Amino acid sequence: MYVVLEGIDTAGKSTQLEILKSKFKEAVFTKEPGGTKLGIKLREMILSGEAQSSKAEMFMFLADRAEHTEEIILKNKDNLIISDRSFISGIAYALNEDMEKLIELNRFATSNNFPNKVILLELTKNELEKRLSKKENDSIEKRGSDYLLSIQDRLKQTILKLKIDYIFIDASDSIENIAQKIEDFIND
Ligand SMILES: Nc1ncnc2c1ncn2[C@@H]1O[C@H](COP(=O)(O)OP(=O)(O)OP(=O)(O)O)[C@@H](O)[C@H]1O
Ligand SMILES: Cc1cn([C@H]2C[C@H](O)[C@@H](COP(=O)(O)O)O2)c(=O)[nH]c1=O
Repeated sequence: MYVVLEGIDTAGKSTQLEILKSKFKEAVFTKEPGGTKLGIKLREMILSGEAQSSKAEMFMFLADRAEHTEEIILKNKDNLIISDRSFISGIAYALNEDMEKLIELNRFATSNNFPNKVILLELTKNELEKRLSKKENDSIEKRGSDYLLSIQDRLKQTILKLKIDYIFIDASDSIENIAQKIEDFIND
């Protein structure tokens, strides 16, 4: 089963993934971008701002996703796979591109292998701004809370449009409560 954890910057994905690693010791843990040898190189190029063109950046994320699908997802179809991000982030963060076109590009990149379950950690504006204020903000985070919340809305739109089995969890709930809700959803 292929499960993905989604959420905007500071939503609590890494915190929950560390707990999940102790609860699901047999699972394959991975991420996008950067879940393969090629993906690590692509991630470094993307996050260091190598691409001047937003389309070029998008295709770099799609290349990471194609490699991730072939090398990790399809080779572990009989295992539980838990991924930090997925094509859903790809669609949500490409705010200026048409959603239908992005869905088709991602179907092509993944050979139509979309996740079985999606967990979205959802932040309020207040909680997001509190967390952003506590850290050094990267280039995306510097675009501010309204920009990140528009991405969060598009994450939700994408999940609902594609009718993937999902749960939206209040990211400001306690770490323990969130972890229990995630475990129950995966085991359901
Ligand atoms: N449930 C929670 N309640 C309060 N604070 C939390 C909770 N979960 C995580 N945090 C804190 O929020 C911050 C961001 O958490 P984390 O790094 O896990 O988020 P993330 O989604 O992986 O972020 P990014 O995508 O930016 O790497 C950390 O300081 C973490 O300790
Ligand atoms: C998969 C994917 C990610 N992004 C963005 C989202 C984040 O800002 C970074 C990845 O950082 P993280 O530390 O791994 O969360 O990349 C994107 O724009 N498009 C995508 O397809």
